[in-house]
Amino acid sequence: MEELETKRKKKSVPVIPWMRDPVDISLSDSCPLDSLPFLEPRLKRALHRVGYNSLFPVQVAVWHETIGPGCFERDLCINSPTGSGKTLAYALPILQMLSTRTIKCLRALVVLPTRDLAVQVKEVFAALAPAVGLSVGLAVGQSSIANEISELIKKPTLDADICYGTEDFPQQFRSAVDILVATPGRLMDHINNTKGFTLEHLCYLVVDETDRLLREAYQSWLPTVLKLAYSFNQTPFPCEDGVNLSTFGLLKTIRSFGVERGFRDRPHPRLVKMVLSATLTQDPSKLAPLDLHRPLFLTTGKRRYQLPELLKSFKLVCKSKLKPLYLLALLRTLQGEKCIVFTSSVESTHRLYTLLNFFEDLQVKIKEYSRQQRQSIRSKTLKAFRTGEVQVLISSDAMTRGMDVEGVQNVINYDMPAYIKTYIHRAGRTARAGQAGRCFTLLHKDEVKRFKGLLQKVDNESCPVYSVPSELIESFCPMYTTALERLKESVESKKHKKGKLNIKIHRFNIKCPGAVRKTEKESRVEEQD
Ligand SMILES: Nc1ncnc2c1ncn2[C@@H]1O[C@H](COP(=O)(O)OP(=O)(O)OP(=O)(O)O)[C@@H](O)[C@H]1O
Repeated sequence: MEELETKRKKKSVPVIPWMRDPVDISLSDSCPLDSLPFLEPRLKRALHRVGYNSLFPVQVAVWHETIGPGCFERDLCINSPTGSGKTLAYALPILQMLSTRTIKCLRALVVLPTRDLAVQVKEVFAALAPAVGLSVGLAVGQSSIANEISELIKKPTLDADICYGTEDFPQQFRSAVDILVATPGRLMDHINNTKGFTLEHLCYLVVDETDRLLREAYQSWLPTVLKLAYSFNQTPFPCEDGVNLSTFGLLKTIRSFGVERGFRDRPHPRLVKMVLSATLTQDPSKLAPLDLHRPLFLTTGKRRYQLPELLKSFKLVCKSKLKPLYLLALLRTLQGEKCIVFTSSVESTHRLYTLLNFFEDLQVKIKEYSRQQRQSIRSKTLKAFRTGEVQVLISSDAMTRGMDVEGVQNVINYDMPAYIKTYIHRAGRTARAGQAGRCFTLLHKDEVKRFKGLLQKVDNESCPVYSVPSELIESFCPMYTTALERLKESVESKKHKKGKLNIKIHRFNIKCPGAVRKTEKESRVEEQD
């Protein structure tokens, strides 16, 4: 592992010139809505209704570069800690810009890596958009494609007395939404197959969790979207025949067209891009496919990555085979506070969840949450966790990025994350929106040094040992043997059913070498920059 780390250090990536001189978000202060310049009054009222009375620093900084003097002249690359409010940072300027539109067509596209995240972001838009007469759609494959199409596209109403030719149809299909929140796969389904779905009028493209999205091609969604949006870039504004440009209101003010001075051969594109992450990549080759226009880098402070200000990190050092007991004792000391427990894989998640359920009198309700489950089950679990009916989620990294659940006070790394990015995104499920939170990591003594090295990357030198009372750990011991036996039986019976589960239960937590290799490899692919 250490060797790998050294190799990576040697292969350091050169800093992109435009990233050398960023706008420091931490220099912006929160701003009460009443003092925010140009804010459309209907949006202000809607923001107050959902309980937002001021904007967070990242939201103020982005507002300044979009609605303020920056005036969307440059594409924005935003690197801001987890829970700092990046969603509203891009949603609000888009809603403001589109608030004066009169013709409904798809003008803003937000792409996210997972369904759950897309659903969450859609809710943020949907809470504000109706106030300014805008509609938001979702393309994630949560419902059937037919249902999704009926939500996104208005079909032509045909007059029985008129005989239509096939060429009449495309003009008559209309977008039913102004803003679309999508995952790449389902977006490509609509691009390729949905009649009337067009990116012809697209003005805003948001790539959220950019580094995650750029890691995989997802059916080449990015080049496809750019090609389609650019092919209509020749005309200054999204014109429909016979529409007076003045109806586009504020849209007229954005992006002067033509070649800008100092940017030889670079016409000013209509499509504005905003890319965001708490761990934004600085690798030029990874950012290149976004084809950013005069990108402006907004970041928080001087460090490459930052943890939320009020996050406290702790470690618990124990023998691997005692980890379940330490976890149980830790959960007991946390007395029913909302917790997310992260493991390194979907298999470990299921195994740990099954094992914990064999302990009696846990005093907390625990559920499992992983990509291996059906969407409907995951949604149900998430709902129960949000309402507090479930207090502890045992989760794979499906929950790592972006998920926003109010009141999560603690994150527990049952398995140490392999990369700092994983630590940042897992820990970032707590200490959100300026709240306090704690992140506990269970470590074997051999992992302590490497873990210290990880935290140094975010300047987090202070990670004290968290002690759980030994009597508490011992109190779970008598049940442990029985629980392991029952886990063994449960796995055996599933193995029998599926004929392929190969897990060594008698040495719980010491996985077969193949499994370890696979998990580490997946994890590397997951978060390495
Ligand atoms: N102006 C505001 N006032 C009050 N709460 C806010 C404001 N903006 C955002 N929030 C709340 O802050 C929380 C975090 O916001 P959000 O999910 O956008 O963070 P994020 O920066 O995208 O985090 P991550 O990187 O983990 O995705 C949410 O619960 C949101 O409702």
